[in-house]
Amino acid sequence: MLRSQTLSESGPTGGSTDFPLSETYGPVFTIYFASQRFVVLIGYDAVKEALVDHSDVFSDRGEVEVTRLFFKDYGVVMSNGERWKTLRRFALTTLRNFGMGKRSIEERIQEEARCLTERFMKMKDTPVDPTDLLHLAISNVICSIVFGERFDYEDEKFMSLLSHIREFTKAFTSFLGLFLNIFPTMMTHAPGPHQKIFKSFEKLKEFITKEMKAHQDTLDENCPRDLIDCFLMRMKEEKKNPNSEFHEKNLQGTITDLFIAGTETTTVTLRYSFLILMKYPEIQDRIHKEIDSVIGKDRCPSMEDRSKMPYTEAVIHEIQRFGDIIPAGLAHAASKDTIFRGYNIPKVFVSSHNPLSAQFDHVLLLCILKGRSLVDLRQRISPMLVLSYVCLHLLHIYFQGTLLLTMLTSVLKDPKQFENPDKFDPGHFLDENGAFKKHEAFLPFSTGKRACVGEGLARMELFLFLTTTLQKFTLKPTVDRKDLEITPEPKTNGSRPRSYEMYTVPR
Ligand code: HEM
Repeated sequence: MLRSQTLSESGPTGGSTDFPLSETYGPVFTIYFASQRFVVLIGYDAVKEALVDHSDVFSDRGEVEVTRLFFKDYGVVMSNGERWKTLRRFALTTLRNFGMGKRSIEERIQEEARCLTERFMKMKDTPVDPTDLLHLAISNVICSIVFGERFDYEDEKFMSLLSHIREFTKAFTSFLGLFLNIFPTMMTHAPGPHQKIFKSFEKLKEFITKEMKAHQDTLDENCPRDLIDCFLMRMKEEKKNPNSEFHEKNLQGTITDLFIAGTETTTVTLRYSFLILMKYPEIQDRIHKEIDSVIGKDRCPSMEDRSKMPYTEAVIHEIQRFGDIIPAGLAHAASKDTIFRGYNIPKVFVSSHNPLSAQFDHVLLLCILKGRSLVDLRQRISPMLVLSYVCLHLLHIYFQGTLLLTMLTSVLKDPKQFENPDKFDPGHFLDENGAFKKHEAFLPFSTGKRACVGEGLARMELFLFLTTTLQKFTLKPTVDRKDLEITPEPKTNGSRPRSYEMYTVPR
């Protein structure tokens, strides 16, 4: 049943957007993967049509098993409906520059950028892979916003928090994660190395609960220090409302979201930035000149400087376009049954405890517990068992509903939108007079009602970390720059820079 649907669905899209995938499949097509049906959107036109023109229908989040396992539907990223609206509004307000307390978010980033450059200064004669340091600095910005304090780069509490997060992030990025996604129930109970992911998630929750208790004891409502304080105040305000979304589970969910969504993304973008600036020293040189003329050598860079630095702004945009770090975006789902460009997209089957998923897992678990390897099983099990197994799998897909994949890579590299989509060219964001030029297809943060909550924060971080570093240093590669490869690391789904070392040479 589902197979014939796939075949008949390969046609109705019509036209081609010339992006490599769409030459073969058209701008909209269907795939099945990990027990899920996906409708894939290719190119700026299709993605914009779904996320902006039909934002009322396609702003729901598409869940996959692994997210359901950990987050249930708490927090911002994975929730829908009223919960999502309330928590998203809270996160957006709090992450605004003066969203909380005495210290602006800009000041918190400036402080961290200073600490990072001090560390670079200490390492000036040694080649350094900046990955870990950038990860510490960017995580510290989130710590400052959420917990009200930054940590020393060697602090044990900080290290253990980051190791829990790193371990837990594996669930989304590794092979183990893929298995968790396909066999959630079975993997939850089966022993093995993946159990570390569950332990780390529990530890992360404990860490947040402890911080929450400590904040409760010292809360001053006249001067909230951080995001936890702001959340606790809302909990107090809504104490009498039994349907309030301001409760401990949503606080845990929201904090976890901010660490997971806001750390790796910005770190990877900065890693790309350093690599690209070493590859093109003439571009680095032009940024140095702009910094010298607008900011000078002594004053700390601030957000006010950004509008006076069109070249730097264009380079940062081009780094994000070229870096293309979330190529498939995050899955969306329809909030009601819909037909989009001829495709039937039913409202997603929403249940945090899908009985079919459990049943599917249990069949497998039973087979494995009987002591037979899977290869063995294929030869021994009866055709009836195979048939019921396949039916269960198809039903499983059917009941999971359909997810929408907005391929951001096909927007950022859309040849109809960008002159040289595969080339690094800051000219994509400059007009003929050298002024900064906005581009409607610049969507690394996605678009519509579900677009990235941290866009403002991330753009502030990219500008301040880059300008503070380049104000003080010239970045030099440890190898001949001709040998620097700026295409992505092949094994990482096209979204991560290759590893490198660099010298930070004081200017
Ligand atoms: C360069 C850095 C970043 C990039 C490229 C990026 C990109 C994205 C993308 C593509 C989405 C999915 C939007 C959609 O569903 O269509 C997203 C969602 C989200 N991002 Fe970011 N992000 C970045 C940094 C951050 C930061 C710093 C934070 C916060 C600390 C953050 C928090 C979130 C949240 C909470 C969501 C979920 C929004 C929702 O479901 O309503 N992101 N981001």
